Amino acid sequence: GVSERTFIAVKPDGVQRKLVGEITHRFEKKGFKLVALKLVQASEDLLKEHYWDLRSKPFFTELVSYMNSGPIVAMVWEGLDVVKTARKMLGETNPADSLPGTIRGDYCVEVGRNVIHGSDSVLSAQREISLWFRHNELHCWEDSSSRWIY
Ligand SMILES: Nc1ncnc2c1ncn2[C@@H]1O[C@H](COP(=O)(O)OP(=O)(O)OP(=O)(O)O)[C@@H](O)[C@H]1O
Repeated sequence: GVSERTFIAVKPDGVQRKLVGEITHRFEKKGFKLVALKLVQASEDLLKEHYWDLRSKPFFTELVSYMNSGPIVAMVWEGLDVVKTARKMLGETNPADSLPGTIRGDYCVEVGRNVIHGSDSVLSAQREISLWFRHNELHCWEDSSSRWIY
């Protein structure tokens, strides 16, 4: 339903390349509600926990150091089917497979510099949100445009 949430992060390359405004703009215009947002320098421990599923991949160490190379914009977005829809807005993991019109399709070329993260399921979203945010950083507010969206 409407209360579904996802974790989105503009990765260090996305922040360096000044894509924060463009990315948040797309989520706002789509009709999703911003529930949390912060600029964070993630620790290696947090990143290893975040990417626990990928710990045995050959690129794991490189991935953690890329994600640790500068600040990240961590966000929580809420809305109808937001987990699945956000993944569509992001495009494929490899930017070369991402269609124009998607974030990765429009703004990057390399899988190791793919500018954005989005949770891949409702369950991962719940895990990631609790990993990156404290409860009091998640905001409940009435979105005045909601009756025009739903
Ligand atoms: N072959 C690879 N070489 C280098 N980095 C990779 C490779 N495959 C994936 N990655 C990096 O690891 C991240 C996580 O990989 P995963 O397979 O979970 O893709 P994803 O779910 O699309 O990405 P994300 O979790 O960042 O949204 C990718 O976004 C990318 O930054």
